Amino acid sequence: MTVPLQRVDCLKLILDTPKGRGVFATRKIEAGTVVDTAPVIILHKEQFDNYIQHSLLLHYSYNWPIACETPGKYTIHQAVVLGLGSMFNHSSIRQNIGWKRNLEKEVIVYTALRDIAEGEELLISYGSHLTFEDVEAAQMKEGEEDVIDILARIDI
Ligand SMILES: C[S@@+](CC[C@H](N)C(=O)[O-])C[C@H]1O[C@@H](n2cnc3c(N)ncnc32)[C@H](O)[C@@H]1O
Repeated sequence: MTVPLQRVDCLKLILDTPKGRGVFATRKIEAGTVVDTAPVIILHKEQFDNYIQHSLLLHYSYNWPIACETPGKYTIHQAVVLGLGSMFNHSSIRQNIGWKRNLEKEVIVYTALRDIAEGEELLISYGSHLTFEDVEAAQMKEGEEDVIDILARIDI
């Protein structure tokens, strides 16, 4: 089995944003473009519970469903995302990148949800349970949260 590692060649990392490092476009990216394909390292639950969740890597891990013997049932593990996948910051109000797990190939594919302008930051949604204080929290208006949760669930 092979995995095409699609990634655009117009990204740069800025080190000193208010969110730490972040990924930015160096030219326009069209809606629907696959911007990156990131392999993951799936962690054993015991490793995660005993070590990883007490470390910095907690902030670089995603929920990762693993199929059980019962058809259609999954248990949730954690996976650390390699490469650029771990550099995308979160936005509840300006997300422009959707992400989808490929459970069989153990990668996450990141796709532009709309046209992204040159100089714009590439932002994903981490969902509604954040482990840090969102620097954009003050910009969120009351009542937006429901829409955000809906957006976060959209499969691309
Ligand atoms: C997956 S990392 C993203 C890359 C990170 N900025 C870095 O320099 O390694 C997740 C971390 O980025 C920061 N971060 C991401 N989105 C943020 C936001 N909206 N507000 C504040 N910090 C954010 C938090 O420190 C979070 O734990």
